[in-house]
Amino acid sequence: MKIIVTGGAGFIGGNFIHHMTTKYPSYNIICLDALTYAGNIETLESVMDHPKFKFVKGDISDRDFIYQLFEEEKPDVIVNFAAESHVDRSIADPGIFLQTNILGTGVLLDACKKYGIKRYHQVSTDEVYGDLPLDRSDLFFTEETPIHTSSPYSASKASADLLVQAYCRTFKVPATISRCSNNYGPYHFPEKLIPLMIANALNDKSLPVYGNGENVRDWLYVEDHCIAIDMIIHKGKVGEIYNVGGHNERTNLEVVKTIIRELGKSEDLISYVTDRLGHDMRYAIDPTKIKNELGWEPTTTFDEGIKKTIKWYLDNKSWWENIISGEYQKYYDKMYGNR
Ligand SMILES: Cc1cn([C@H]2C[C@H](O)[C@@H](COP(=O)(O)OP(=O)(O)O[C@H]3O[C@H](C)C(=O)[C@H](O)[C@H]3O)O2)c(=O)[nH]c1=O
Repeated sequence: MKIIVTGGAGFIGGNFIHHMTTKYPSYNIICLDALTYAGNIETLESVMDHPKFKFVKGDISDRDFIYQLFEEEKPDVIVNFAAESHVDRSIADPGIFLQTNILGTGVLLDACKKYGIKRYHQVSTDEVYGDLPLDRSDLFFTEETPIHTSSPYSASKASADLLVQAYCRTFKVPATISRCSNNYGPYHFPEKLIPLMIANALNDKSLPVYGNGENVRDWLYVEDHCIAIDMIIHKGKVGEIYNVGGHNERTNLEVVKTIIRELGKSEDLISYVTDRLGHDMRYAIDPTKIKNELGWEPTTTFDEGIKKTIKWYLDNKSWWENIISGEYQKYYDKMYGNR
């Protein structure tokens, strides 16, 4: 089995590579990553010497490069994690989101069509469904919920999903799609809520909460997500979409206060800042399909997961301090000033 994992130097892709190289030491795993600002080769340090692992630097939207890679490697499976993923960045500058998330997915699908593949898996997001109202805790996203996007990011991911479905039906590319809720855990880039709050709190910097902090996200521990994708590529049915949720709904304010408490810091660090444009209120996933069809359920509660995550950030300070001191800091200052 030879698997190309695109975006493997990013957060979820990197965790997936750790999971797969440990669980299936005989599989050939190729990480393809463009090493943009959010990709970090240090995330893969412990697998670089693995005899069945290979790292290739490249961009999924570079057609010649992707065709050459398929010709040389003849992969059995593609798992596409490569994406621009930060909603705020998509609001500030949508272009690269269209380029990587839509055109890049299109190039990968063309390569699958041209060279043949056993399975193409698209890692997508529950943001394609839009949001749910706060006063309807009885409502959840199912795989039948219509697409209804809010941000350029979610629109780009939804477009990619539609392309995957079109190639699956029209060209018989054997594809599956998973739509996950908010992931958290080790190697999470410190622009996203949880790692940003941990890093800022440890540096006694203010914690910028958008709006009133009442928006709800469903938190999925990244290892649980990796197990779900592992199951889908091995046992999932071609043409199907699987929602992957953590069943851990929390308001943003609850998350921030938990981090403050765990780190022994003061709630005075919280600073309420201008709300995100078009800010989605609540994400929540109905996990019935993946549970019934593949037997997958999340195993990590938020209380366990957040403790493990905080410990990881304490034990791996150099990983995120390097990021914060470099490129990311320039972006952070531009977006948030000196908050
Ligand atoms: C960075 C930041 C965020 N927030 C709020 C905004 C959201 O309501 C929540 C989480 O924000 P974050 O940007 O971490 O994640 P989402 O916008 O929910 O999107 C994430 O989860 C989905 C599934 C993906 O598909 C995205 O790729 C992933 O980035 O905290 C703040 O209040 N302050 C901050 O400084």
